[in-house]
Amino acid sequence: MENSNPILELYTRITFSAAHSYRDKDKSPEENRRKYGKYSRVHGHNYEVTLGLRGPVDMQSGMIINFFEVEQILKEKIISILHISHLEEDIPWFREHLPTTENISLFVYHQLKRAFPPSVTLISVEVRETPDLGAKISNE
Ligand SMILES: Nc1nc2c(c(=O)[nH]1)N=C([C@H](O)[C@H](O)COP(=O)(O)OP(=O)(O)OP(=O)(O)O)CN2
Repeated sequence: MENSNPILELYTRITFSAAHSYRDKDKSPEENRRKYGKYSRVHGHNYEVTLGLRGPVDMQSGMIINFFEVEQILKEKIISILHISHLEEDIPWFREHLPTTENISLFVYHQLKRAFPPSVTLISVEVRETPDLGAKISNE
C-alpha cells in the first residue's frame, strides 16, 4: 500500500438529554398554544448527535485524531453545556433562537467548527430529536 496519508472520514455519536418548549417571547401563552400546540409546553428528549470528521490518517498512529481527544472536546463543548439542561432557560443562544432540532444542529456546529486540530475538519453534524425527526448540516 502507498505510504501517503490517505484522507478518511471518522464518525462518532454522542447523546444528551434536554428539555425545551416552543414559545415566541412576544406572544401570550394562549397565542403560543395556538401556534405550537402541545410543543409550547416544556417537554424533554434524548438527543443523538452524530459528527463526521475528515482528515489525513497519520500513518504511525493509524488515526485521523485519537478518539480520546474527540471525547474530551465533546465533553467540554457540548455535553457540559447541553446535557440535563432546559435549553431556552439555561443557554443564552436559545433565548434568541427557538430550540428546534435545526437550531440545535447549528449550535453544535458552531460550538465545534474550530474545536479540532487544524488537520481535522468537521464535515457534518446530525441531530436526532426522535427516531423520526432529525436535522443535518453538511460542510462538504
Ligand atoms: N421542523 C421541526 N418541527 C418540529 C420540531 C423540530 O425540532 N423541528 N420539534 C417538535 C417537537 O419538539 C416534538 O417533540 C417532536 O417530536 P414528535 O415525535 O413529533 O412529537 P411527540 O414526541 O410528541 O410524539 P407524538 O407521536 O406526536 O406523540 C415538533 N416539530
